[in-house]
Amino acid sequence: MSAPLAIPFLPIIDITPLADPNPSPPTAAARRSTIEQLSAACVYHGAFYIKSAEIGGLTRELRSKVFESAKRVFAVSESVKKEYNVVREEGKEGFTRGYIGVGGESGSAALEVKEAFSYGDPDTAQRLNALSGPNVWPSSDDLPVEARNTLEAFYRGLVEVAQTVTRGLSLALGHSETFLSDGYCKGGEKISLLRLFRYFPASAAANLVSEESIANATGSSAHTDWGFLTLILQQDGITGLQIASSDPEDPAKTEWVDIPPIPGTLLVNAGDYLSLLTNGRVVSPLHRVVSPKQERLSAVFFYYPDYDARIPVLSGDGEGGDSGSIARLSLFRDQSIVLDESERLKEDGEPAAGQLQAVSSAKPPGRSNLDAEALSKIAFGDYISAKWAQVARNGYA
Ligand SMILES: O=C(O)CCC(=O)C(=O)O
Ligand SMILES: [Fe+2]
Repeated sequence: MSAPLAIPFLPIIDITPLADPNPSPPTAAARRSTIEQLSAACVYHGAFYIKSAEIGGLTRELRSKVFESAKRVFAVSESVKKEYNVVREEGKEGFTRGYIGVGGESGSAALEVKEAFSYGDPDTAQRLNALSGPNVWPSSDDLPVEARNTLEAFYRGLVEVAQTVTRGLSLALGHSETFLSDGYCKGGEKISLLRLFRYFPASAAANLVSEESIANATGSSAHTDWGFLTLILQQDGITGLQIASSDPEDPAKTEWVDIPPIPGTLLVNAGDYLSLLTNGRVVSPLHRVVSPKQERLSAVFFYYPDYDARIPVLSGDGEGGDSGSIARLSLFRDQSIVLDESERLKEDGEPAAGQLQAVSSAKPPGRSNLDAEALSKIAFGDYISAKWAQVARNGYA
């Protein structure tokens, strides 16, 4: 049994008053309350839990089947995982569908002791751009059709939930309900990504990776998410996810706070794109996953804006508009450079070889002099596909 829950650090927001169509039309006061809660949570934390009841058909039954299905996905043999490993074709490294083995990815020089399976829109049958295309599923001999059906239904449902939250955020930011979707997100559901993760406990790491890398092992390195919103379903009773919380009196004082699963909710994180779009008013929270005490599964839905949406540039006088906060975002960090190299980069100021091509005309990420002009011309999708290529590692699998 899990420990009794303390008062959660993040608010739990009931978004059912925003459902459309709505089986039980809410009062204006109920909608206003939801919008106010969203607004406050975005400004203070950039993260919150949502109760979404059955929006998108995410019934309790479907949710409970998600992890059963994820277990089936990870239970296939090593040879099936190799066969359906994420394809890293030259020049197409940003397209991420299929299995990623332990060590196959990291947002830092640390070894992330997790495996993953990525899939996207179930209804895309052809390659449309660098981020969208058919999924890569093991055959029905290896993965029961029912598991795949559950996971596909989960994707479709999460799109609806994300769109519902987006409507609420539009209102919370003082715009019309469709402002964010019409202007930025329409089409984003085609390039969004659902990633199933299996984090191994530190005790198991010894069997999976070399001794030298254990000291350097983690679940997921500290980062901010690059996209619009991230929706996370965590396995009941198992913690690991943490958010960095700063003391408002002394922002240099930061501590890691556990963000445990709360049954019946999803966790929502704002992403860098949304933060930039709102000139820093919406926080893109720094978070990480520490190696759990026992194996941990999570299902993480990265809801992206449209492929062609431009990367917004901070005006410089916004609430988060100083160059320090831009440098903080993982969206602008070159993660292909391992730590010692990035230290060197700081010293000699030369962009390293692995610099993101898309920003090659801009200044090195993490610097105060990011070339806003160059950035504003880059399509989100092109930029993100380059980012996915950056976090790819040779891996141990
Ligand atoms: O597994 C989780 O709970 C979160 C993972 C995460 O933050 C990410 O993959 O971006
Ligand atoms: Fe994340």
